[in-house]
Amino acid sequence: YISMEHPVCNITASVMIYDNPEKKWVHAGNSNSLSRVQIYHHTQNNSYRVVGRLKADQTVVINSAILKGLKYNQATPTFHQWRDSRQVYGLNFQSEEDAQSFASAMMSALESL
Ligand SMILES: CC[C@@H]1C=C[C@H]2CCN(C(=O)[C@@H]3CC[C@H]4C=C[C@]5(CCCN5C(=O)[C@H](Cc5ccccc5Cl)NC(C)=O)C(=O)N43)[C@@H]2C(=O)N1CC(=O)O
Repeated sequence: YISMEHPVCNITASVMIYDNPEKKWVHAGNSNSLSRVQIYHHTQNNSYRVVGRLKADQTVVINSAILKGLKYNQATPTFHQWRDSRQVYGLNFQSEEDAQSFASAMMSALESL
């Protein structure tokens, strides 16, 4: 099987979702544990998405298309966030280097859309 999607980055982070009614951040997958967060590039249709899986059990906790014009907000050196049509996502990185590495992959994905 030739997968059409290839990871363009692979970072550890805690994935958060903003609970709008409660006005607070909650851990995606209701698990305060770390995830492997990847940006996948679908080469055939030049699309990208963010996929995150809990390291503990591979549960998918984020699967969000990166659409042209997405505003990626680097709220702090280790907490970045963005919106899609349904949710607001936050990534709590373990270091500024990890955050920057993810951000540059995100920015180049956005530039190529
Ligand atoms: C994991 C805990 C977390 C860690 C870090 C800090 C960093 C700041 N921060 C926040 O939640 C900030 C404070 C104000 C609040 C108000 C609203 C929020 C929440 C929903 C989105 N949002 C926007 O401001 C969005 C951003 C955006 C701009 C541009 C493009 C996309 C987006 Cl998403 N603005 C629009 C216009 O959408 C928000 O991020 N907020 C986090 C935070 O305090 N904590 C600690 C805790 O919560 O205990």
